[in-house]
Amino acid sequence: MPEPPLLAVKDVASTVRGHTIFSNASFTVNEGDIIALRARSGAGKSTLLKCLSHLGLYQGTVLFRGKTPKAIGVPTFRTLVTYVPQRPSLLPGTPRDLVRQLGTFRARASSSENSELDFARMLGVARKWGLDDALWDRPWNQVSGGEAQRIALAIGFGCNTAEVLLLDEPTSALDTGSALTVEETMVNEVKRPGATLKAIVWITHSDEQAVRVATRYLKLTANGIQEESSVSPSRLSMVGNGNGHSDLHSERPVH
Ligand SMILES: Nc1ncnc2c1ncn2[C@@H]1O[C@H](COP(=O)(O)OP(=O)(O)OP(=O)(O)O)[C@@H](O)[C@H]1O
Repeated sequence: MPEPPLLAVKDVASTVRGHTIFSNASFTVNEGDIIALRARSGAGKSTLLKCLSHLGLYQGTVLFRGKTPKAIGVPTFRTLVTYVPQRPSLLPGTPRDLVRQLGTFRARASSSENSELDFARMLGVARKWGLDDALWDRPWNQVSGGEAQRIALAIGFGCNTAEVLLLDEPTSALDTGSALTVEETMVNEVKRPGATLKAIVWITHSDEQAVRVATRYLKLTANGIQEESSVSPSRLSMVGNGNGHSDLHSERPVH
């Protein structure tokens, strides 16, 4: 029997207040994948990532290593398949409050784990990304958008429980230099032998970022997911001049 994929997504659909945002979303995530997830604004990328980490209601199936969230236990599932939000500034309390809350989930997942060790790792990566320690005790709505994004990512990364990280436009508020530093950390961790983190699904509106980080490209439409082979070079030169979204070529449905 072949090993089941890290994540198997089958016929996932999301309906909000009677309106179907997307349906028939099917794809797999395998070890080593960094998947750029792309679509027009409002197509449902964030909604899909929340479904994948069992944070939103959905129809269809999401399996981690062949098991349902219910079979694994939802709190544990979320530590394995972890969503990092697009707008952490909307969270209540401070970053340290969130770390405490996640420590509770982690304790539920495994009583032998020590959440203090996680915090040291979070601090380490946040410092590497240029963040002041004082930010951890400031309310989310009093740190800048770029700082909040990096802290949220440092938390998701630093927990070191996720085998799949679901990143929702993680560098959209960062300057290019800061974004490159974050990208380097994330990509190197997926490549590092023995790392807990095995794959990333990464929402980005930047063609250039997609090319820098991704090993695969998926496009979400109302009718499902299409795998695309690359970002068109001609569109890349356009976004280099500040233009927005790209058409990708060689589209094919994912089965
Ligand atoms: N709680 C909600 N109630 C009603 N509609 C919602 C809710 N959450 C999302 N939507 C709607 O669902 C659609 C998909 O939203 P979503 O945030 O997933 O899109 P997105 O592709 O991530 O967008 P963007 O690229 O702009 O961040 C949008 O039309 C949005 O307005």
